[in-house]
Amino acid sequence: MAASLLRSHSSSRLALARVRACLSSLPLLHSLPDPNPPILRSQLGPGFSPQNPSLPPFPPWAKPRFFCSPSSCPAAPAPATAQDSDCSTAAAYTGDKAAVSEESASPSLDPLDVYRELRRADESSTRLKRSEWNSLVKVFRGFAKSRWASDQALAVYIPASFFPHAARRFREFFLRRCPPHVFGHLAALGPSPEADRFLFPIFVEFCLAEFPDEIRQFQTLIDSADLTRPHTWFPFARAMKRRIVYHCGPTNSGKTYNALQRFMEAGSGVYCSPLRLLAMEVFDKVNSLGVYCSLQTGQEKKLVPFSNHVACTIEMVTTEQLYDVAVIDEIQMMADPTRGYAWTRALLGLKADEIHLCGDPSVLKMVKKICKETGDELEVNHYERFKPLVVEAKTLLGNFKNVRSGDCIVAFSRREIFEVKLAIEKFTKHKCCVIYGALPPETRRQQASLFNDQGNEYDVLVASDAVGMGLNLNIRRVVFYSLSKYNGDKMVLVAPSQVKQIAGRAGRRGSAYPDGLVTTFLLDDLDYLIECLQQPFEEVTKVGLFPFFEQVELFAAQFPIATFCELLDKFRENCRLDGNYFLCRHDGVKKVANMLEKVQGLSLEERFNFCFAPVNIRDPKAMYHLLRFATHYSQNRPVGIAMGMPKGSARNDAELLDLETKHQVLSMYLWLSHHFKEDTFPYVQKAETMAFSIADLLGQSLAKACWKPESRSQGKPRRIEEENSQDELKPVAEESYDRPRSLIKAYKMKGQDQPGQHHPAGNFVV
Ligand SMILES: Nc1ncnc2c1ncn2[C@@H]1O[C@H](COP(=O)(O)OP(=O)(O)OP(=O)(O)O)[C@@H](O)[C@H]1O
Ligand SMILES: [Mg+2]
Repeated sequence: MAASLLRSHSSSRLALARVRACLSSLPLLHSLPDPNPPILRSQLGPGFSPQNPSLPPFPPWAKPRFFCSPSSCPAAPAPATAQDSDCSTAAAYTGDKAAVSEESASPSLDPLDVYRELRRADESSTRLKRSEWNSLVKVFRGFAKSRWASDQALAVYIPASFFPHAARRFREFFLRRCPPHVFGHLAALGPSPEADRFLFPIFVEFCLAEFPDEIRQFQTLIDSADLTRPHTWFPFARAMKRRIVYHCGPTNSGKTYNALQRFMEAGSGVYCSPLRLLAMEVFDKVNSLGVYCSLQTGQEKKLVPFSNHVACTIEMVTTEQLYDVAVIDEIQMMADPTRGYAWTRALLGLKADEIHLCGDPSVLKMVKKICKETGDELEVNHYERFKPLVVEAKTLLGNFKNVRSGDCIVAFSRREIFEVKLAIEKFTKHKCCVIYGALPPETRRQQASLFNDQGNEYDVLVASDAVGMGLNLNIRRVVFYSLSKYNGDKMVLVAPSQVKQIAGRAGRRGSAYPDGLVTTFLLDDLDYLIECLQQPFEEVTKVGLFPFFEQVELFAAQFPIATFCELLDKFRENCRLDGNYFLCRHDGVKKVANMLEKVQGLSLEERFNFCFAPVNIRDPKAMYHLLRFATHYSQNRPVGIAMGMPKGSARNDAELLDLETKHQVLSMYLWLSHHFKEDTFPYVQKAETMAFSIADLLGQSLAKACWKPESRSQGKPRRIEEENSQDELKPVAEESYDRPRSLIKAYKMKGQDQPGQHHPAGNFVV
């Protein structure tokens, strides 16, 4: 269905005449974010009043006028006369009545007239002097180099790669036929934006006549990578009048609670979670309250008989099913560089009478914009934190002896997590639970309940940012061990929004500690913490988008011999997005695509599915297993697990890492089994049993872990930790670095004031 929809959407753009007529209403052509973005047609907007002060407005004679029918060109004003319905591009740039009436008096500078005159002229009729010729050549050189012209040319399907050639041919055509009054005008303008603007419509007429095949070819390519107007991809949802309720507020303010109340009251509902762990929590909670609810994640399907409700991970939600109520949790994730598209798709495509969005205010403006486009009704409910967070100004002063019962120490790498755990258990009487991204959700839950349970000695939690989202834990105080983390390239400060999210874990309503405290391990980090907590939520201006398989397939038809990886690159280069969206990153997908290049016999769809499998791309063992799964699949062999069960719990960090990898591989197997035909991955039950046992072994191992952390690949850069993805397999933090003991060094290097001097005394509320 989606494919046919997209095809019809694409074919509606085929008529070149319409492209010409709608010249100014074409959406912006977009590739990768550009640090110096070109001035695009969409930025110029209707009437071309340029935002860029360096560009002059169109000269009066060149003001755009539109001659297509209003229905085919909605942004254009209605035609003035019947004659105007000629869809000529150059004519579209005219329209100044005074200029028309003066036409008979003086030779016209109307672009269409100039173009016709050039066409009619005999090549030998123009004899420019050498100096005149040279001055015109300069004007045309300027035009050929004009970023503005090249960018505008894209909107009429003249690719940037083709523009220089077209501009050269245009120059040859023009110079030999240039009438004296046009020469006089151009010579007066000289190489300038004004000259570019004068030449451009004539250039377009020239190209349409000279290069129709090239233009058509590029148009087909661009249309197949058209990601503009994504709300039109979901006609069923568009046919509905949906009511969107935005539960907008900070952490621990009851957003999810209230949305879930509506979810449970409804006759049918879907809850979309950012994490498997949260989907499982909602599944358990809702069922325990007597509402039958199924579970659907990439790895598991638990179908509860008679259930009309389902808790799923956001990537797994279907836009085919009709629901009374849908809940999309952590809606601000729409702006996530990698996964944002899943939230965007859910918001645009869910077929539910009522959709509850839970999140901070950062995407409120974007949601308003989207609702305007979709025609949905939007209601915004604002929330306040149940209890304010209190910042403890004393900090832990760099001493683990200041750790207290109910503390959650937050560190941003696996290595640090184990170092902290080791130190706390060595220097204090406390015992630590740990939560980090590479642990299976089952183990994280086991560690969370061990920590939440007041009747045992495990009263301190050491965690990565994996605790940041949604989890309700009995945390009295969040202590940031550091506030910098490795971003895959270098150490960076943790973003304020993330600091807030994590700090919000302290003092949850209904927990053993309803009054939340937050502080840092080092005094020197305190100022940055306060700065983050006091910062208002940053408004998001773009949200993520990613093509469906059908769109990639359509695009692939243009490049029959390209590899999948090349295809993804070409799609990124050529795709068209409007200003509210960005194309989500797919570095991991490309890495897998590269590895799978040598596997023959996979269809494009199969390759697409394998490339999206949840795999830690930095773990060679996991990558090896994925390659093996794909190879066996491509040979029509039943895909086996080919991995032994570990003998027992881990005795050292290497064994712990091995357990983590094994669980990830099984998780990947299960994911693939749900994305391919059942008989191709026949050992699902075995994989589930093994995964369950390994999660248990991991829990046992963590309870007694008292060793120094190792790296997965000795000698090489250490393994990147995985956090917070649907499959909890996304790299975010590096271990092999010399962590600055405090941010103060970074501040000093930047020549800023030394933090830590202003708040040495009492606690205060944020
Ligand atoms: N009206 C209520 N009655 C009882 N408990 C509530 C109520 N509202 C919220 N809670 C409890 O307060 C805690 C925090 O609520 P909730 O998880 O909905 O917050 P949130 O705003 O979604 O936070 P986050 O942004 O961290 O996800 C939960 O344990 C929830 O069960
Ligand atoms: Mg919530």
